[in-house]
Amino acid sequence: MELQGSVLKAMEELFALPTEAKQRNVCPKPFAGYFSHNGLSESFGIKDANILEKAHEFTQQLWPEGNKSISKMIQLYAEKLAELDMMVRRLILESYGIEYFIDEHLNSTYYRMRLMKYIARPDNDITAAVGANVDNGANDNADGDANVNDDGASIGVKVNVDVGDDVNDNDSVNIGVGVDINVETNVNGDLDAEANGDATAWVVGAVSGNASVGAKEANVDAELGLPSHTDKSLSGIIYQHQIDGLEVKTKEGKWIRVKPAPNTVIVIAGDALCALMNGRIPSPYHRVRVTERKKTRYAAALFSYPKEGYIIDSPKELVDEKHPRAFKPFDFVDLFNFYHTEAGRRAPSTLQAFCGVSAGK
Ligand SMILES: O=C(O)CCC(=O)C(=O)O
Ligand SMILES: [Fe+2]
Repeated sequence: MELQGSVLKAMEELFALPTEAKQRNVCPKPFAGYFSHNGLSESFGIKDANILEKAHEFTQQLWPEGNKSISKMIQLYAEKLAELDMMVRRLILESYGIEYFIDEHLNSTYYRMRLMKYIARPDNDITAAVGANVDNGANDNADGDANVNDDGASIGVKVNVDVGDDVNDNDSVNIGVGVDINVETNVNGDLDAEANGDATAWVVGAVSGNASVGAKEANVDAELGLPSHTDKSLSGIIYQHQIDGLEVKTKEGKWIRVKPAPNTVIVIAGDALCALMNGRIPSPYHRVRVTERKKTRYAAALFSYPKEGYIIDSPKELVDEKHPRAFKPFDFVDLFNFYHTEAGRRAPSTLQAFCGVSAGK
């Protein structure tokens, strides 16, 4: 807990840096470094954060000399989370009776840490009704954009903004409307946004707004800090500091809120683990909604990924008559690259579209 307190302090210092400095946290891979989402969340990415030299390379991206104490703290924290993560993955493989595979599996992975800040939403209400007419499967993703137009969704929105006294001198009001729709069955034609998805609207700036259009009232959400997505990783260990926001979708399609508790972390399975385990461990949809007003939420997560060149292929013990092979063997790099293509983004399930046996590819 003491270490978590120090990590929180470090996060406050890191996020307080000027934007130009934060943007120097780059990585050759898309969205693997610093990025911000709709002005509601921002995050840093640190590859191999559990290795001191690598953690120090991260602080050197931000300060010319780096920051030795922050590097050390990040490394220590990543190391602790990695220990826990390896224990979890070991238990999973043991519980399926594939102990022989543990060493090979653990040696085929690396870590990436993400430090996240979600800003408090404005202290004003907005009410919005949005009619969405979607003729295509829309896929949402962790990388920030619910691509309304790209997904072939058509949406019309009329926004009436009522700028109140408390706007101060912020006269530039920024309004965005997005659609976040989980299509889990094959939907052709009109999609009833109310029944099948979430339409989201966000307003940045101190305004009271009223957006309305279309016949259907949708579930409008002004607090979506991170749209619904599945992680592409094997596993993720998430620590949310005091302010809750993480929501996970159950198999029944119900969103449950995961409350933060002291000294508690959340383990979440990603697509790579789902594929490796022949679908036995599904990767759940999750999202972040910060509903507490005027609160800033900090979270830190350590994700494990398969190393480049390692072929993910379900061990034969996980394949039988009751569980036919669900995914074709693949290199994680190719899944990751596919995820960042138009087709990958549009697919209701990136994993299924990329290597699902039923995808017929
Ligand atoms: O902030 C959180 O609790 C979760 C973040 C998340 O889902 C992600 O980075 O993939
Ligand atoms: Fe996630």
